[in-house]
Amino acid sequence: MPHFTDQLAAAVRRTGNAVCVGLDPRWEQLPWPITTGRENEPNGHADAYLDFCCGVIDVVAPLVPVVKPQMAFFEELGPSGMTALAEVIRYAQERGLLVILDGKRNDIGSTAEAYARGLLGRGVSPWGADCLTVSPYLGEDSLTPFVEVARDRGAGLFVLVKTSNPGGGLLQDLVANEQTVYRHVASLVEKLSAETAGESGYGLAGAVVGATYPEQLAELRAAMPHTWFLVPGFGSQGGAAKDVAPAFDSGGLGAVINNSRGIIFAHARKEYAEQFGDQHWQRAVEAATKLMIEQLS
Ligand SMILES: O=C(O)c1cc(=O)[nH]c(=O)n1[C@@H]1O[C@H](COP(=O)(O)O)[C@@H](O)[C@H]1O
Repeated sequence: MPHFTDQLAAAVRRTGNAVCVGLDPRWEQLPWPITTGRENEPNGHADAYLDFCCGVIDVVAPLVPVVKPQMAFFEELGPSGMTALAEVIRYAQERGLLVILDGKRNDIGSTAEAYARGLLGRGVSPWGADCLTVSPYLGEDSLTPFVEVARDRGAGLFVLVKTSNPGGGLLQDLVANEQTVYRHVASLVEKLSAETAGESGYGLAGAVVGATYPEQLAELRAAMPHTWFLVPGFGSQGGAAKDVAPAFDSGGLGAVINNSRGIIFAHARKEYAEQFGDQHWQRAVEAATKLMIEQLS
């Protein structure tokens, strides 16, 4: 099985950038060409999410290495949303993109294994994701099933280490045994990654570290040499290119930077609203993606 992080490194080299486009559809923010006529249809919202996400994928597939569908928005719709999500994952992969499924799962080990088997592995699991976001707070025995399934199936995971939200520090910044909780989590994730490092030097247990905490990003980059970072919080949450620079290694690898609303709803941003608007929303997605690529380069 190909090593997931080696695939991710190859995709970043091929596209020449580390942009991850987040697929977080929200009904109220979709452009009217997607929603019109679907408001009261039985599966209208799910159909709209599917069309919209596939429309975003059509634009970004030639430009970026990876997309991250956010499960919450599809789960919110019930079974029709889940069917749409499965199709979005497949569509993205068919167009050459890697898919990080943002599900933030975990449980006791035996249950974690069921999550891992169901969600991870292109062509071998029902959901077929290349990668999954995972919570660390049930401990090492809850993470190892994900690592093992990922290793067997050419997949990967990203573990929440230092999240981008303002309230994350309430628990993550607590000090225990002279170290912050997020540094304890970082040590665990780095150990799992060092044990599973591929040719790129990076392992299968990645870390989520928010763009909104640039100092901690630099601290964690130094402390986690085998760990690839998923960095959310760019754009709408305030993170900028200078904030995420410390996430990368000296070769420009080691991180992907997620932007969801700032790209997929670019048609409503003041920079693009007048030029493109709802009618030409895909051109706004393209312009916002290219701008982010330029900002990171
Ligand atoms: O795991 C994540 O992706 C994640 C972790 C985190 O600490 N902060 C964070 O914003 N996210 C997700 O990243 C996306 C950010 O969306 P935007 O703020 O619209 O770019 C959402 O899907 C969040 O759920």
